[in-house]
Amino acid sequence: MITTPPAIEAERLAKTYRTGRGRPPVHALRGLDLVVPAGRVYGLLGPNGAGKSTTTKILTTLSTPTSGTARVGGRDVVADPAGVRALIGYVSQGASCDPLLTAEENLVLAARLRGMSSVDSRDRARRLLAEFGLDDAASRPVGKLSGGMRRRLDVAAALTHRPSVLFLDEPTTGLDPESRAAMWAEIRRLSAEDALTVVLTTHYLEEADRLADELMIIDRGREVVSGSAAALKSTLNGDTLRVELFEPDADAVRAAVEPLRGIRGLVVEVAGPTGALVARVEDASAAIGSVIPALTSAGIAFGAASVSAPTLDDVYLHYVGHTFAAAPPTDDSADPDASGPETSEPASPSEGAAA
Ligand SMILES: Nc1ncnc2c1ncn2[C@@H]1O[C@H](COP(=O)(O)OP(=O)(O)OP(=O)(O)O)[C@@H](O)[C@H]1O
Repeated sequence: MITTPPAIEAERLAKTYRTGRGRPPVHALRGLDLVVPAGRVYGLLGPNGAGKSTTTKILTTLSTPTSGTARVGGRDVVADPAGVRALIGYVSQGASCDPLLTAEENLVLAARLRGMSSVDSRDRARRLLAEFGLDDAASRPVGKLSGGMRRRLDVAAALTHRPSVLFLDEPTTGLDPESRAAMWAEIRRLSAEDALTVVLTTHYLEEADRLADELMIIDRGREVVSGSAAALKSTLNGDTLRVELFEPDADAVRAAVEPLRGIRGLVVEVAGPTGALVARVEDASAAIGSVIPALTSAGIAFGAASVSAPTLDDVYLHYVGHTFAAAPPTDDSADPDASGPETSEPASPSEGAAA
């Protein structure tokens, strides 16, 4: 049986940024293992500061790891960066196209920079404009295009040399819902029709849920859990019971959830003061009949109460221990690893610049 090798493999990837004299180093990655199957959409999901962009920068050769190894298409990112760059396209968080050039000129420029002849570059640019529904934008300056069109053009520009792996760093941040849906459709098409491997970083749970064949939740530079969204949800037993609390008082809520702990199969995962009480429960309809009276008799004011199948939000809460929205900021001083070895590479402003 012939097995396709993974598009990306990384072992114990670590990155420490030095931040200047007297300031503690930032441990952005703390030993990440990663296997991305070829031809799939892989989501790196985590709150701000989790280490998603750092991972992407290492895999795209824009930054070097402090320790650990990574290969893209079998090529080592440190030993063979040129070989890796030939295989990949990268769309960074910031816009990469020149706002003064037209859409077509930008694509021709991207193709020329990849070493294509002028005739081939023009041909490739026209094909990509058609493929991405950007024909009407061909002769318009990029600065005059909508945010959604500019983002699609950024993706098209990363594909001029027909890479086999495409990195998208938060591709829909700042887009309106319609443009976001169009971008999702584009990513799905690229993965299905062109058998492209797509590595997508996002802090939108819904985006990862809808797009990623597999995903990894990262928090503070470490893997929390990985797998398909469906598999991750199935690891949570039962349904989610959620009660929205009005002006929750932490002590009162703590007192109110105490009796809930006796309800069969119910596990309280979070209880105020973030505004909600969330519990996992086997028999939701039976449990809600006990939870509501318990809260009422404890004098807890609440709004909607709902029971639903597990979502990625619930997966995140279950494994990370807090809701995605309530992710605390990275605090290296609080981490025992914070005094670990520093990288010899100083943090430089050029890190993260688009290729
Ligand atoms: N060049 C740098 N110098 C110093 N610290 C950095 C540098 N780049 C990133 N960091 C820090 O490393 C940690 C991880 O950052 P990273 O950008 O990888 O996270 P992220 O998950 O991509 O977050 P975001 O969604 O905000 O982009 C953060 O604490 C960040 O402040």
